[in-house]
Amino acid sequence: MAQSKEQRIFDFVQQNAVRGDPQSVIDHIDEYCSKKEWAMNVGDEKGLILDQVLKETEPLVVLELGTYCGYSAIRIARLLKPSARLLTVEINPDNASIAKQMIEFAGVENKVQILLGSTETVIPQLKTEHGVKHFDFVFIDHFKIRYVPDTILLEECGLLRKGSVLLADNVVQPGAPEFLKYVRTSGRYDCTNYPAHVEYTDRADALEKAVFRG
Ligand SMILES: O=C(NC/C=C/[C@H]1OC[C@H](O)[C@@H]1O)c1cc([N+](=O)[O-])cc(O)c1O
Ligand SMILES: [Mg+2]
Repeated sequence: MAQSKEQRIFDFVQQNAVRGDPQSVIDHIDEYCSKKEWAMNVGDEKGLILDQVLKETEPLVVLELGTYCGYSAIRIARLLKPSARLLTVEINPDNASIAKQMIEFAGVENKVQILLGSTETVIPQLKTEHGVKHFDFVFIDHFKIRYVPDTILLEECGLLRKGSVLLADNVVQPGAPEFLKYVRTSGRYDCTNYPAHVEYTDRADALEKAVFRG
């Protein structure tokens, strides 16, 4: 069975990064994906914006939509307080398996729980199955057409509270125009745009922060 790109990324990390060092894992994923094979990690430029928004928010309960190989889960987990937790949702079992190994190699597994399934299935279960009251921070980086329906689902499931921070990747490229329209015109969010570039390229992209008004 031919190796997947995601497996090749993990192999590169395993052979070159420092086990238990999240920054080393992040740096080596960025090195591989900028020099060898492009992959859809949030990357170093947008990653620094994610870091900054996390530091400002100091969240205790975090949700990520779209784990992929675990790059942003490791970026987030490395900045969380000891008692803080990240739940990350991934629909693709092969990606979830790579992400689990990547997160364990980085040594942040005790702060991260990967939930396998579609967001529309998992989000309604978060209060009952995972004891979540509210999310302080949500990183949105999954299928772009799911950004709006899943934001509305989070509202309807009572998972957001006044001040909950949503941070969405790729609002320019591949683009999430309906999401931008929704958070900027619904009257329920205070929005900030952070211009950047598509990971490992010079193509324009941006992150959008949307703070729930409650
Ligand atoms: O589709 C993107 N992300 C959503 C991926 C969603 C699903 O595919 C893989 C992942 O396991 C998930 O199941 C994407 C695409 C680009 N891109 O430049 O094409 C850049 C990005 O940062 C992206 O997040
Ligand atoms: Mg993305």
